[in-house]
Amino acid sequence: MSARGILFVHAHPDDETVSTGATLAHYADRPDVHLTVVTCTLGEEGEVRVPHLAQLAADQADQLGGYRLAEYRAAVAALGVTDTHFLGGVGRWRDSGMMGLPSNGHPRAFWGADVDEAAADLVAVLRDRRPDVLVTYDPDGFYGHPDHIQAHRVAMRAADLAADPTWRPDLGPAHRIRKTYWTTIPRTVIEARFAAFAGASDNPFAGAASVDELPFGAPDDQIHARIAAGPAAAERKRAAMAAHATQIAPGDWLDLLGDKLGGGLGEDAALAEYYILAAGEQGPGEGPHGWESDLLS
Ligand SMILES: CC(=O)N[C@H]1[C@@H](O[C@@H]2[C@H](O)[C@H](O)[C@@H](O)[C@H](O)[C@H]2O)O[C@H](CO)[C@@H](O)[C@@H]1O
Ligand SMILES: [Zn+2]
Repeated sequence: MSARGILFVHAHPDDETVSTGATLAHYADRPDVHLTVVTCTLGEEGEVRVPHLAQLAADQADQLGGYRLAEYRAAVAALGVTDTHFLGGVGRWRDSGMMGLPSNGHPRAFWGADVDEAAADLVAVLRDRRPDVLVTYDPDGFYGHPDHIQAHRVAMRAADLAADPTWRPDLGPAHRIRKTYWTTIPRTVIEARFAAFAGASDNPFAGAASVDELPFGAPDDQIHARIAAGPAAAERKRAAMAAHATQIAPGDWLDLLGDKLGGGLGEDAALAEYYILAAGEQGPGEGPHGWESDLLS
């Protein structure tokens, strides 16, 4: 039987690890599963958490994108992922920066991309890799970042176009994705660690007084899958997070988001990542909420 594919569409180099690193590591060693990670920008507008690299920032040497490409290569290697693709080719779309910043208007900012133009490149990848499952963000981009919102729009548009045999047959035979998931975190998980989250460094949501004030998180009954990676996959995610050193510092919000809030390397060996089934039929579930434990079910 040929390998079944799971294709992930992420906005920046670090999202593949923070949002889905344990899931990638969980499936990486399975010979019957093919993983593809599509990343939309190089993360040029990111902050720099490593002091001696601070001058790489966009408002100085503007070399952070190239540096994060190297971090990304190390991170996906740590996760065991070998099939990666940058949307439109490496460097086509630029990190737009946080919502409302002048960088949103950069001529190559992903936020300003024509969705159908960007989706066409993704259709070519979808029709080539022919995955069973697509993973991306919800319509709010998980936490409202413009590149995450755009990644959702492009991924969902591409999924529709890839399935249409009359649309751009030059991009390959039509392919219909069986299931589409959006990343999420249960509000109950955030609530259980809210004090730690609110106190995390570099947290753009540090001012939130409660989980209700956060732009992300879903009620348990709106979640459809929980992938609980074992200790080996959790450790691979830890190594991948460490590879993204310019973006993730120990104890900062992304460290918690990718680690303790996700079920926690600190609290237990099983590091959980959660998904909403946006399209397709839910497979057999388990536990009190009937959550799937396999995205390919
Ligand atoms: C996980 C993610 O999407 N990170 C983005 C995000 O980074 C945040 C941003 O720099 C913000 O200003 C900080 O307060 C916050 O701590 C960062 O996580 O936005 C960056 C710019 O678009 C992007 O490069 C980074 O990958
Ligand atoms: Zn991101």
